[in-house]
Amino acid sequence: MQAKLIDGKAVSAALREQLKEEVAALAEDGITPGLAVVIVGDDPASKVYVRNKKKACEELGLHSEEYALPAETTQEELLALVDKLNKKPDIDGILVQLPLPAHLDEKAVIEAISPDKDVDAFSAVNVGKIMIGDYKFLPCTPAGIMELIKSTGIEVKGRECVVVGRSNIVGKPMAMLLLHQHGTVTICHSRTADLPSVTRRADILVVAVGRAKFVTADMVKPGAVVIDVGMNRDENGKLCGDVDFAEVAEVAGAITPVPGGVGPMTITMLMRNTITAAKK
Ligand SMILES: NC(=O)C1=CN([C@@H]2O[C@H](COP(=O)(O)OP(=O)(O)OC[C@H]3O[C@@H](n4cnc5c(N)ncnc54)[C@H](OP(=O)(O)O)[C@@H]3O)[C@@H](O)[C@H]2O)C=CC1
Ligand SMILES: Nc1nc(=O)c2c([nH]1)NC[C@@H]1CN(c3ccc(C(=O)N[C@@H](CCC(=O)O)C(=O)O)cc3)C=[N+]21
Ligand SMILES: [Mg+2]
Repeated sequence: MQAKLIDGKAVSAALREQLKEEVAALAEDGITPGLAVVIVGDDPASKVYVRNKKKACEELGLHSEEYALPAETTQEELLALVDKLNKKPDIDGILVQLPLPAHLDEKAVIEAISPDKDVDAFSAVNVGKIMIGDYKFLPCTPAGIMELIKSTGIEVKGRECVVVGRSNIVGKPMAMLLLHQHGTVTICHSRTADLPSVTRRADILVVAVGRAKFVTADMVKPGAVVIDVGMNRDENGKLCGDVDFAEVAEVAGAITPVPGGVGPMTITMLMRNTITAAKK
């Protein structure tokens, strides 16, 4: 392996030390930031994230509440809970775990969250603010990735950045944050013609596709920074990313592992947003 490992756990730990100081400063004013996580149904993968969020809240001294609702929950019941949390004074951040079961209207639920408590930054108002560069919260996964890129010391300015995936929660906001840092950004998706020729241009390659070992060594420019957002299970049920780590690490300049790369950063950025929300 020639690539430098980008250690999301280490970068996370350093940021969490700073966040602890912010929490301590807020405590002196009698403020404890509070996060509510709502999970509908029992998707086993979601449970891992929910557990990690709870652990991070405990580590930083944040108040956390977990609402695990049955898969049969109705739209009205879910909206009633969101409304209750919007009004709950000890809750500063609300996260509704996505995807929701198919019978629920995801967009309507996201829009029901008060923009001031929307710590995912998924609502239309917050997405719009990010687009025009006037925002309070950045979406957790792209924000965490920007911190990881920063930790490599590689400048985004002027570089070819390629994002594979155009979801509202990862690909699109990721492209926007890279653009804000003056990258030259290309977004790829399932209709992109000759994907390898596009990804091979990238100095910074971010992959958020949701397919195990989708990116192979021939798709990567030698020396590139490769960020793997994917969270998949391989044939043995082991967690793995969208990048074929073993072979891409032979060509990349720096690469994130899965686990221990983007995942811990997502959680850390969620903590940061909750603290920001508590500051009002
Ligand atoms: N570590 C973390 O903190 C997080 C990890 N994740 C993980 O990241 C991955 C992506 O998540 P998310 O963005 O929500 O996924 P989505 O399924 O919403 O989006 C996947 C994107 O990949 C594109 N795609 C699919 N197949 C191809 C292909 N053959 N060639 C090029 N592009 C393709 C799709 O294109 P099209 O739009 O054309 O369909 C789509 O834009 C998942 O594994 C998810 O679990 C997600 C959030 C946070
Ligand atoms: N409203 C909403 N907001 C989200 O931010 C959101 C969501 N819904 N739905 C699902 C995705 C996925 N996601 C992850 C968060 C942490 C890890 C994480 O902690 N990963 C660790 C460990 C994982 C493990 O041990 O299994 C790691 O990669 O090292 C992974 C994935 C947030 N998401
Ligand atoms: Mg939200």
